[in-house]
Amino acid sequence: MTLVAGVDSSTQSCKVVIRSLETGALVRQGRAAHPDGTSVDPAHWWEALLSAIAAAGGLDDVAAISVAGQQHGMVCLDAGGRVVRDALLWNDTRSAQSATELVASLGAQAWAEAVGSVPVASFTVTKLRWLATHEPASAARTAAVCLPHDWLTWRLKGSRGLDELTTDRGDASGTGYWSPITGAYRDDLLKLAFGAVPVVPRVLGPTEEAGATSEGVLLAPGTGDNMAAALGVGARPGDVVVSIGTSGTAFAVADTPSRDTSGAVAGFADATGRFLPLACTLNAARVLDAAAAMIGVGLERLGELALSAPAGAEGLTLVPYLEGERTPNLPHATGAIHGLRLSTSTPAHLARAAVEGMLCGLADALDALGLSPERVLLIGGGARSEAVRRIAPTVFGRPVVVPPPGEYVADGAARQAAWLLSGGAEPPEWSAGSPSVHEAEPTPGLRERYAEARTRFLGGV
Ligand SMILES: Nc1ncnc2c1ncn2[C@@H]1O[C@H](COP(=O)(O)OP(=O)(O)O)[C@@H](O)[C@H]1O
Ligand SMILES: O=C(CO)[C@@H](O)[C@H](O)COP(=O)(O)O
Repeated sequence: MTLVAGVDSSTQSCKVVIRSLETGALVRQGRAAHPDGTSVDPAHWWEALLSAIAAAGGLDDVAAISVAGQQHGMVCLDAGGRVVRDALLWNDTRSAQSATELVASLGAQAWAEAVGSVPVASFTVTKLRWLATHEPASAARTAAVCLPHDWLTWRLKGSRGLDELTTDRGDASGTGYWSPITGAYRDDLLKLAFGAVPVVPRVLGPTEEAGATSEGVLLAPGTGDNMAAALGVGARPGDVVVSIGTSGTAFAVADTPSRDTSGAVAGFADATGRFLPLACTLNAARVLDAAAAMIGVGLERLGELALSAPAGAEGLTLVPYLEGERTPNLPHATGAIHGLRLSTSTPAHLARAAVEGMLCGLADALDALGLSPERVLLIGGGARSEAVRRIAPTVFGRPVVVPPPGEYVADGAARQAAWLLSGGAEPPEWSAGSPSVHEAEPTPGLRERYAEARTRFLGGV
C-alpha cells in the first residue's frame, strides 16, 4: 500500500494524518500543540510538526507529504535563512492602522482589482508595513518573507537557500502582494508596503513538486488551511463550507476570481487551480472556550447547558468580538452581553447566548458571500460540539450538513500529496464517510436581536 501524509499546521495545533493513496483510508495520525499567542517563534511549529509526525508513526513508509498551514502569518528570514523575529499571525491586529493607510493610499477598488482582496490587519502585506514602520532594524535584516506552510515545507526539504522557498496559489493569495487574477506577484505593492522587495517564494501549480525530504519523501506544494479544508471535504460548486476553528470561515469553490470592494470577502485562489471567495471572523471556537471558562465548566457541559436553555436565550445576546473582529472590520472591538435580566442570569442562558452569538457572527460571514448555497457544510473543531451542530440551522436558517468528525485540513493536504503522485487533471477520488444532516426551524428574531446588540454596542456597524 502506498502511503501519503497530510499536515495541518494551524493556529492551535499541528495535526498529521497518514492515508492510503489508493483509497484514502486513514492509517494513522498524530498531533502536537502550538503555543498560545498571536506572535510566535516559527521554531515552535517545527518542533510541533516533528512531534506530530513521530506520534503518527513517522514517515519511513510514506511516499509523499503536503503541508497546509494557517494563512497570512509573516515569517521574515535574513540572508542566511534565519528567522528575524517572531511571526505575526493572521489574528494579530497590531497592523490595523497599516491596513487603513495602505487602503487609503490606493483606494479599496484598486486593491480589489490588483489582488482580489482589500487588505485588513490579517494580510501579510499590512504586517510588512507595520514592521517597516515600527521595527526598522528587523525590516532591514529581512531578506525574504514567506508564510507558515512555505517555511515548514522549506525546512522539510532541509533547504538553506532563499531561492528554494516555494508556495502555492492558495496561500500566496492571502499575502496581498500576489494576484489570483493574473497569477503574478505585485512587487509594486510589496514596495509600497515595505519600502523594498524581499525574496518571495516561487508559486507552484496545484500538482507541482516542491522537492523532497533528505529521506526521499516527495513534497507537494502545500497550501493555506482553508484551501486544504476545501480539498479535504470535497467541496463542489454550490457548496458553502463553514469552518469553526480558531477562526470562523465561510467559503465556496468558484470558477472565476472575485473582487469584493467592500473588503468583506477575500478573493483567494484555491488548491486546484480554481478560486475560493472567503469571509473570515476572528472569533469562533475560542468563544466557546471562553464561555466555558466563565461558567467554570468543560466544553461538553457547556453544550448541554446551551441545549437546556430556550432557543434565543430569552433575549440574552452575546456579541462575540473577544479578539477584535475582521468581519465586520473592527480590529479594536470587544465583546458584549446584552439583555441580562434576573431570569436570564443563568449559566444555561449564557451558554446558549455564547453558541448563538458565535454562530450569528458566522452567519454574517455566510451572508457576506452573497450566495444561495445548495449545501452548508460544517467542519472544524467547533463542529465536534453537538450543541453547535443542532443550533447552527436555527441561526443560519437552512439545513447544515456535518461530515463525520475528522481533520479535514490535514486530509486535504494528504489528498494533494496523493494528487502529486497520481497526476491527472483532478485530485484522486476518495470515498468520504456519510455526513449527518441537521435541520431545525430558524429561531424567530434571533438574528435581528443580534444585529441590534451589535449596533448598539459598536456604534452603528
Ligand atoms: N467537543 C467540542 N466541543 C466544542 N468545541 C470543541 C470540541 N472539540 C474541540 N473544540 C474546539 O475546537 C477548537 C480547535 O479547533 P481547530 O479546528 O482544531 O482549530 P485550529 O485549526 O484553528 O487550530 C478549540 O478552540 C476547541 O474549543
Ligand atoms: O486568516 C484566516 C483566513 O483568511 C484564517 O482562517 C487562518 O487561516 C487561520 O485558520 P485556523 O487556524 O482558524 O484554521
